[in-house]
Amino acid sequence: MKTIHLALFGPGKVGSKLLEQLASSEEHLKESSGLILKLVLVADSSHALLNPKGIKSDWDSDFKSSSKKYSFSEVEDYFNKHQFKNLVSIDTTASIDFPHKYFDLVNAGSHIIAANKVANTLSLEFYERLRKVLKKNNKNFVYETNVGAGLPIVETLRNLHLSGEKVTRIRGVFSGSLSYIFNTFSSEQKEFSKVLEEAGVLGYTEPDARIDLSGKDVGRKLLILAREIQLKKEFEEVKIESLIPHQLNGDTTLEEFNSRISELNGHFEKYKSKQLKDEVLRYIGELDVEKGSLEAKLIREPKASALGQIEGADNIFEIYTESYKDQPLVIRGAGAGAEVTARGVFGDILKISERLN
Ligand SMILES: NC(=O)C1=CN([C@@H]2O[C@H](COP(=O)(O)OP(=O)(O)OC[C@H]3O[C@@H](n4cnc5c(N)ncnc54)[C@H](OP(=O)(O)O)[C@@H]3O)[C@@H](O)[C@H]2O)C=CC1
Ligand SMILES: N[C@@H](CC=O)C(=O)O
Repeated sequence: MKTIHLALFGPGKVGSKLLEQLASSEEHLKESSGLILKLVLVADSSHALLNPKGIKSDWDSDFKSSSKKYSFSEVEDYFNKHQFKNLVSIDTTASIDFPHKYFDLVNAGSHIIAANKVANTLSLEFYERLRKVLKKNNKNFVYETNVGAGLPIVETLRNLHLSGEKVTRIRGVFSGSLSYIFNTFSSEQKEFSKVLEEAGVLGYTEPDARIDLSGKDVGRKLLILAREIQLKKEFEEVKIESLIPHQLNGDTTLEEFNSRISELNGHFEKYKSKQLKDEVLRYIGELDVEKGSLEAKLIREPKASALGQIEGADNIFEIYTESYKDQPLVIRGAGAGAEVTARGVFGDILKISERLN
């Protein structure tokens, strides 16, 4: 039997779904792979539950009754004290601060898995420094769910690139929430604000939906893909069309924005009215390697096209390379939601487990 110790930061929609999936796969993993995944920490932004012997599968009730306020240095002390073999820290937060702790986690002996896209979209200096520290400590950093949730985009692209295949262009719908929003809003007589709320309840939007509506989430994904094929790009170089009127983005707090989303109804009706009978609206990401351009924008797309045909919260990625010149490599499927994302993170745990003794 091989034991992997897991520390989960961010038991929100994705994180708690992951814990549910881990619990229900416990026996299956032991029998099919000889693998024990032992959860030794669950922490949100203020409280942590620690148990070196393993947190029970009904972690939620223990978290409510026994978690304690914590500071990050206590986490480091805990890891240093117990020297857990095969320790993997999982970031299912959406925090812009937490990725700065990855260095300490790695120095305390942990591998990292991130659903959070922030670490890969900070400055290139941060991106490269993190990889240096990982290499020095012989630690893995895996983040398949950063792009396309549970769809195998990052690894596919990396394998193409590392095998020497020249990637020329990537184009597609990279946002599950915007996909759902435009699919529903285009075809149903619902107010935009209602559709946006539904996308949140279904777990498609970011905790702050402005990240999706402003195009920032798609911009981040484009940058992650560009960096995966070793293009030295910064977030500021991504050209992004925001779908939020200025008065509701920059200066509003999240609470204010959430209380004013009905103000978006008229704004989005205008987009809808631009759509012709045989067209749908698609918010796309496009990376042109030769031009070195990264762009996120709203377009009108023929209903009959591959991009036009996607449904629900689907994503679609068209990857053009030397070999896939005329007919791109296409990956399509559910591109958001706690269940598929958690399953993708689970896949990352197994990927790291295979590399460890
Ligand atoms: N939903 C999806 O389809 C996909 C999501 N992702 C990514 O997954 C991540 C999680 O999304 P989601 O589950 O919807 O978000 P939620 O808001 O539901 O959950 C976030 C969790 O992180 C916790 N948290 C915040 N800051 C910290 C911190 N500094 N340390 C520890 N915990 C912290 C929050 O706790 P508290 O209550 O204390 O703030 C909360 O438990 C995001 O980064 C998102 O981009 C990636 C791919 C797809
Ligand atoms: N908010 C994101 C979730 C996955 O990354 C999206 O809408 O695609």
